[in-house]
Order: sequence, then structure tokens, then C-alpha cells
Amino acid sequence: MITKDTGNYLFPEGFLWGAATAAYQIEGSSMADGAGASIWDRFSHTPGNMRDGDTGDVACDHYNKWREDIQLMKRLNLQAYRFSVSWSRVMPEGRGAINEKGLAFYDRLVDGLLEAGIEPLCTLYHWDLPAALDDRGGWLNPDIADWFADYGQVLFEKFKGRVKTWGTINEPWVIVDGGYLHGALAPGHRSAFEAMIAGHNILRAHGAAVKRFRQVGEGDIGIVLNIEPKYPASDRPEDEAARRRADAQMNRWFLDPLMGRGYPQELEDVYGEAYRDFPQADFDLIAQPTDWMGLNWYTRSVPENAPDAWPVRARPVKQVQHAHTETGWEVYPPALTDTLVWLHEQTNGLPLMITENGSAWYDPPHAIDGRVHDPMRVEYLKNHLKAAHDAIGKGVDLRGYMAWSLLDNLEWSLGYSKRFGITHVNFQTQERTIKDSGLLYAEVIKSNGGVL
Ligand SMILES: N=[N+]=NCCCCNC(=O)[C@@H]1[C@H]2[C@H](O)[C@@H](O)[C@H](O)[C@@H](CO)[C@@H]12
Repeated sequence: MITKDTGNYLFPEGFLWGAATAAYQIEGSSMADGAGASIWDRFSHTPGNMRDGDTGDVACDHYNKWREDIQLMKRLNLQAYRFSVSWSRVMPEGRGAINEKGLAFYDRLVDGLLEAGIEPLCTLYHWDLPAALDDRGGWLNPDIADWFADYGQVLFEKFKGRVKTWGTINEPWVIVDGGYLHGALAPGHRSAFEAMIAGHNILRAHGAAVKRFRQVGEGDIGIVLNIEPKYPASDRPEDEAARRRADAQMNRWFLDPLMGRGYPQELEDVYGEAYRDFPQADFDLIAQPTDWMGLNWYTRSVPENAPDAWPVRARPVKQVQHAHTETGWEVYPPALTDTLVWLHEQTNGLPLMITENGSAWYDPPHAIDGRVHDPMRVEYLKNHLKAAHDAIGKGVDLRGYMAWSLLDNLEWSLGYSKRFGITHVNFQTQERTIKDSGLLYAEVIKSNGGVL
């Protein structure tokens, strides 16, 4: 592998290098030891929802292989590991009784990480809502703000002094756009009216958890947003208007209220009669000050005006001049720099962390001669780390980078067909093999970017 340090892309001292996963995507054993079902157990077992009929029943079997996976993290030189907790493993009904065996899994994981010198970054919610709460309306029920804060309190108290960096909710936009607007993700609803309500309650739940954290927790807390910058397909006014609608519906819908600005005005244009406003007290709760913000970044898009494209009336124009990943996302690293600078300004200089960045490319189902060569992922990783470094040079307070993902895993309704891991998983044998991209990443971490 690369040995020389160019020194051109050295990151600040103390920059935090890690990798990220999510409970339902890697753990398996989702109903073991008293756990309750989540909406993803239901959704993945409903015929027609999942590519190849895949489910998270086994996934990467991380529930059993977590010790081996910590050793893998050490071989990757990881300084941090971003994981999520399965709410229904800890509280089978989502509220009330605690399942001590479920909580004990995360207790062992956190202690194992600390013993390995790896900082645990915990996400409270990464899409796997307890099914029992969905039966009570889930994100459509305003009571969920208190249910979520109560769940957060269990973890804040259990891991006080051991977990210092908390994320409340992973990607409100994907939860709502996928789960309530277009139906591609659990719980599979298709309603703009529900989308507005679910999105608002997700924000309220975030605020309630932050307030509770200030009362019982210790450390830093923030939220994790996916931001996909929008560049107009032309300088025609209708394309700029489409860009604004797309930017409002995907990027500012959640960011603006979190920063105390309320919903962007374009949202009413997007959702029409489904748009609704809410009491100011809600927006005061939502805009609780946070300590950091997570950015999940994959790609940009170039929208044009498209009156038939419900509800945003904008459609991305494929940028055929650039490579596209297996998920159809354009590879365009300069847009990451743009996003980081924009987010730095939008959050008035809040500390930022890239909580996810990565790419899906075709990898074989098994390693060959103990190796998995993934040149496209190597290139994506190198060029996006350079783009992140460029943002730091422009004054962005970027604190860390978590590669998505530590392992090939369940890519939600796309099943195991899309591999994002810097470590390959043979899903027949559960054998892990660090890919070339993982070997590079280990060197990047060891040199703090020096090898880039
Ligand atoms: N249209 N479009 N453009 C791209 C929009 C990206 C939205 N998807 C994400 O950010 C998800 C995030 C999730 O946390 C993780 O659980 C997923 O495995 C990764 C990979 O999919 C990413």
C-alpha cells in the first residue's frame, strides 16, 4: 500500500477518524433476548418490499460477532465508531419496561470499544421505530416526543461518562421522504399530509431529547442530517425555482427549524394544501441549542423544472460526464466542499462532523486470495477526503469523518445488493475481509491524511 506522505492533506491535530453503521443494517438477531419488533422487522417481512426478499434477520450477525468487529476496527486504526441503538431491543414496547438483556448488548459493546481505545459515537434513532409505537401512530402521534426523550434518558444515564458524543436522529428527511411520502422505506406510507406531521414530530422529538439530555446527560449532543446540494440544470428562471423547491424540500425542511428559522417558505409551494404550520412553542422546542451537527453526504443533484414530478416539481438531470455509483449517485467531490462551507454558514459555525460518506460499487460475493480490490471506492474515498480537507482550509470547523460503512450491510429496501463497506462481508460465511479501500483508510488515519 501507499507509504509516502505527501503532506498536502494533513488534517488538524485531533481530527476524529472513524466508521459508521446502524443497528438494523448490521446486527441481525433483531428479536433475540426479549427485543421487541421494529417497523423494519415488519416492513422487511412484508412481501414485495425488499430486493430479493432480503431481511435484517441475520445481516452481518454483529449481535454475535461484535468482539470480532471491534478487532476489525483496531486493524483499521479507527479512533471512533458511530453506531445506533435499536430502540425496541432496549424498550420492547418503545416505552415503559426496559429489556435489560437488550441494554446489556450495548453496554458490552461500549465497554469493548473503550477498552480498544475507540470512541463510541451513539445515534439514538436510525430508522428502526418500535412496532408497538407505530401501532400507536408512531411519528404521526405527537406523544412520540416524550416517548423518545424517555428512551434517550435510559441511554444517557446508562452510558454517562462512557459515551460522550450523541446523535439524536439520523436523517429526518429520509425517514419522512422514504417512509411517509414515497413509501419506499418503513413504514411505507404515501401521504404528503402525513409527511408534514411526521417531519414535525421528528423535530419535536429531537428537541425533547436535547432538553432531557441537558437535565440528565453528559457530553455533546446533535442531530445528523443528509444534505444533498442542488445546482440548477440551467440559468432559466424555472430551473432556478425548481432548484429552490428541491433545496427546501430536501435540505432546508429540517435544517431551518433546527436553526430557529422555521420552515422554508418554499415548503408550502411544494406541499400545497398538505402544508401546515404549527405553534411557536413547537419551534422553540425544536431549536434547542446543540453542540454539533452531523452531515451525511453522498452526492449532489442538478434539478430541472418538472411539473409532473410530485410533489417537488423538480427532476435531477443525469450528469453523464461524471461517474455514478451502484446506487445511481453522481460522483462529484467538489460539491462536498460546497456543502460543508454552506452548512458552516447556515449553522453559524457549529462544529460539524461528516457522520457518513461512502459509495456503493460492485464487489464480488467473496474475497479472492484474501483480497477485495475496490478501486472505485478507493478513488471516491481519497477524493472526498481531499474535498473535506479543502473545506477545512476555507474555515469550516470540521471535527471528524466517519466512513460509511464499516461493513457491507443491509442497504434497507435494496437488501444486500448494494455494498458500501470498506470491509467486505461474505454473507454466506459471515467472513470479513478488509477491502483495498479499508487498507487505504487505515493508512490515512495513521498519517492523519498525510498519505493523501
Ligand atoms: N436521491 N438521492 N440522493 C441521495 C440521498 C441519500 C439518502 N440516503 C442516505 O443518506 C442514506 C444514509 C443512511 O444513514 C444509511 O443507513 C444508508 O445505508 C446510507 C446509504 O444509502 C445513506
